[in-house]
Amino acid sequence: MYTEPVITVSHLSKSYEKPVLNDINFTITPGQIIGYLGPNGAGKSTTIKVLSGMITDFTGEVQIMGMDVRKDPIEVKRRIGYIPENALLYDTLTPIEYLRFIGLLHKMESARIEKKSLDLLRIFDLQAKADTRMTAFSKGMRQKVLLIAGLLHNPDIIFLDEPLSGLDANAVILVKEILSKLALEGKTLFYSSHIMDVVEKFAHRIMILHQGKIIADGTFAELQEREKTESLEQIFTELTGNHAHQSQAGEFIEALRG
Ligand SMILES: Nc1ncnc2c1ncn2[C@@H]1O[C@H](COP(=O)(O)OP(=O)(O)OP(=O)(O)O)[C@@H](O)[C@H]1O
Repeated sequence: MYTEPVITVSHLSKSYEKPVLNDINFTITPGQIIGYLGPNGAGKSTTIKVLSGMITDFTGEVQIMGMDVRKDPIEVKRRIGYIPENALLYDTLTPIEYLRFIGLLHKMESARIEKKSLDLLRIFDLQAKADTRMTAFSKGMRQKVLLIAGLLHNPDIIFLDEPLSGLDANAVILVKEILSKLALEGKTLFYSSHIMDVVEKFAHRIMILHQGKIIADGTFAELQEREKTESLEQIFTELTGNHAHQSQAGEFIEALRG
């Protein structure tokens, strides 16, 4: 099993019109589930896109399994899986056609793609829809296809951007179980989400991104101890500085009446 850090980020900065990530540094060892949190617009998706080689115009260094994401983009993409929220699915394809396409991109052998795809679709209760165009698929059905597509080539590092979005309660339990088992096998999961209670229970290490910086990094117990607070929701609110929910809700209702 790979024992060196699987992700090394040094002095990562990225700006669009304004700075989004500002001198981010961290290393991640194999088998960890990282919960990556931050307010809307904090730069979580941007971080994941940099780490997975989709954005290359950043400053600083990012290494994935010892490889520079900018110098070895193909090999990096072979070792990682990316499960986005609401990705652009090729709607006019069927799940099996889409998964064939993804498998071929990863240079997997056709018979293996076929078997694996059908097995995984069956586990997600989508076998009967394997040959149905995805145009009329629900959000949850699409999310299941995206999950399978991101995992099909059995990557070592899995980036997940709000992966439970749209899934029903049974599918959520199943996916969490699958992800925990993958981590036990030594896979690394970098998991961005707004669902605090899932991250609280699920992540080995929690990082909070705010105003371009990592402002907290530790186990849930360590963050609880540091902030003298019980729930991750409270810790998040405390650290990201929004204490005005009650008055904001009141203002919102007033504005609606207006
Ligand atoms: N392609 C782009 N061009 C210009 N600005 C962008 C682009 N992509 C993201 N941004 C800006 O960068 C900032 C970070 O966006 P990002 O999507 O990474 O945030 P996030 O933490 O994932 O947010 P959310 O929780 O809402 O999904 C935002 O201010 C966003 O408007």
